[in-house]
Amino acid sequence: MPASSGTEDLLEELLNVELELQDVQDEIKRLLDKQEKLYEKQSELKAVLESYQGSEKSEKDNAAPHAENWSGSFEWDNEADDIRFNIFGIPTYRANQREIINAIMSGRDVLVIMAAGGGKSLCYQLPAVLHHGIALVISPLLSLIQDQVMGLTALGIPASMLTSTTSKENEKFIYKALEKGEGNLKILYVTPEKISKSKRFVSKLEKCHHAGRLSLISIDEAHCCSQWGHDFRPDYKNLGILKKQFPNVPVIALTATATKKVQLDLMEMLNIPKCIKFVSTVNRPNLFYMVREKSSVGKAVIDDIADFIQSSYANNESGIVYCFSRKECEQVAKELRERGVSADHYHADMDVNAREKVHMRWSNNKLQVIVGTVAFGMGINKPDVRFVIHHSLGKSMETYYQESGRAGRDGLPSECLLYFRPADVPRQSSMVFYENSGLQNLYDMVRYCQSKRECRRSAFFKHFAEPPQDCNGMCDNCAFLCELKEIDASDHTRALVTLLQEIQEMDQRATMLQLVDKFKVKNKEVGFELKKDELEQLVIQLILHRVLKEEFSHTAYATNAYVTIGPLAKHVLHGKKNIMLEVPSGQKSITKSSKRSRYTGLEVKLDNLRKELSSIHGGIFPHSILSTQQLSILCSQKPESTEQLEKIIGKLKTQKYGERILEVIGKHESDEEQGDDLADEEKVTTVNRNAKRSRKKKVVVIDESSEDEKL
Ligand SMILES: Nc1ncnc2c1ncn2[C@@H]1O[C@H](COP(=O)(O)OP(=O)(O)OP(=O)(O)O)[C@@H](O)[C@H]1O
Repeated sequence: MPASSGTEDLLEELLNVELELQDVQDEIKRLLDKQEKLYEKQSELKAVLESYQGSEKSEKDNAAPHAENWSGSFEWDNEADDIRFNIFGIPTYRANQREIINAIMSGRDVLVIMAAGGGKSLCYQLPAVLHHGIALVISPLLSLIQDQVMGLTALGIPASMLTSTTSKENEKFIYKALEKGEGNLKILYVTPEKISKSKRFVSKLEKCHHAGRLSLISIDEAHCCSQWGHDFRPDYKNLGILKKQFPNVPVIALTATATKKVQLDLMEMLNIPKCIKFVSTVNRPNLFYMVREKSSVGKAVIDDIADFIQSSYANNESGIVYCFSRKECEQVAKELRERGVSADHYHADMDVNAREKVHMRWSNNKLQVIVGTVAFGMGINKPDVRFVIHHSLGKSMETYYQESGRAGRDGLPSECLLYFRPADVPRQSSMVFYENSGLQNLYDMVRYCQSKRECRRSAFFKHFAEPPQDCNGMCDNCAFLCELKEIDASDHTRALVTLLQEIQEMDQRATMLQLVDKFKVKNKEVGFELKKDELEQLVIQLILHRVLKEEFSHTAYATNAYVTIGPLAKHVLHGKKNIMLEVPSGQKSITKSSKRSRYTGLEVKLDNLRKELSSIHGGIFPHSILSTQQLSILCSQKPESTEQLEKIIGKLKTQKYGERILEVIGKHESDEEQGDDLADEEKVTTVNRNAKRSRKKKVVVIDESSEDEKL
């Protein structure tokens, strides 16, 4: 056998062994992931078992049966209903609220995971009023505390806060109430720092407890306890001492989001292993999620954002625009103002007073849009935020869920729009690579952005390990009919990897943008040329598939992200793995996103509803695209019959929406050609199965009894 063919055979065998090794490593990773999940499940089951055993023991100890059926009857039912209705003005409980209140009133520790706007506050405020004594509430932000105390005082509930802004006189009143039970105080708010730093306060609390007057301890935004959470606050770590010092006082920990890992972590940190968990769905059915391709031209992005706001929210409806950096915040706010949008910036570098002023103007509807960094976060209590726009991608699915979730806390339809461009990925990755699972979390977010088929909502369900629910056409991938074509980019990938090898052999490195730039020549040699944005998309896809990987290097001023060869590059080089790139098909100028700028998500939803209704009701539905407000009414009252439909339209017309309907009908008639355009596009083969599925759905029954209220 000639030497060269012997070498080739050996190389071939070596490659096969390496491929097999890679497969084994993948399998090990898969098994390790599975092992981690099983460990989580194991400790969760142990905790539940212990809690059952604990409650069985206390049942025996108390010689009275202890109900685990939290929706059953309890001795405080009537009084609780009275407080709910007559003090809080709330007609009925929402999901889990009553059960949580009953568990707390039964003296159990409770962990509540309930989406933003779900009604967590009532779960501890109502038992606080119902119980004898004072409830202690730990909340992370001054502004949040101020809002809550103001709200409770307005309801006539004696509430106070002990913070750096509390006057001496007020402090005296609070200490007397704790120590001697004097005065009238039901709910006391403090920041976590008070527990960890003020011995005086803790000693007063001990006296209060000793006298049997500490009714419950509520820990709001409890995810701040966990380093795995997205808002870790060191002072939250010390809150575990509360359960140690006051073991018989029920603790209620509340948060809007917590993965299984975070839940276990915070149960441990707070010393509440036997707590009863109430986990509500993460689904926010009123939020429309969408992602738009972000132009590389900064001004074009601002034009698009301004157009989105001015065309859909012309009546000064509130919104937030999140930006990556402080500088970007200021720039975007300025450029939006130049385009006639009432906007101002908010970031951590501003003086506290200036920040507070911007927040107040926005809260009072004197300012339409806050352009903020993530510093504009917890403590935003505004219920009627109609849109949250991300100027660039967030660092994880969890932070995106939280930030976008600030829209629509009042339950009315609202929009969450994210602008994505691959070049934003290295900016984020160089910030998060040192965090626990930082890169993994970011890449999950990138997958969400890049996906052109998968329901956006289902990505959240997967992330939070929740069974899937119907999106109801409330995301771009479910609502839009999308034309896509798949390009075989295997040759481009091989050429890219070879180029990177050459760069590395010369002891050099390349950032993503440098790599794409250097690839220009090779790009021409490979069968057909990929466009610059397609190449950027390809590089990101290859990083997600581990054909390439990111590496980081620090300079005195910054951390740079470079692209290098990843563990699976060999598979591609040796033709064992094909790389397919999904791009919008058809003419580049008439892409899906250009349609999107004419039809906002909600309008598309209504348009779908209109089409559905016209086929059912012989086209009597007005041929119009309505305002967000009208849409919200229609979407919440989806009519089932022609009579119901006419009734709703009649009501809309007799109210202030009537004029706007006529105005929009006029506008739409002049847009008729554009509508035809869309119809043509829909005739082309589509790949969006979800959209088809959502169209098949029938309209649901109208709740006639509450129609007036909704209108
Ligand atoms: N059962 C109910 N019926 C009607 N409205 C309710 C009910 N419970 C709470 N609400 C109202 O819902 C709104 C949101 O409640 P709350 O502020 O407690 O939400 P949250 O879960 O704390 O949200 P976030 O995490 O965003 O702070 C409030 O205006 C509250 O009065």
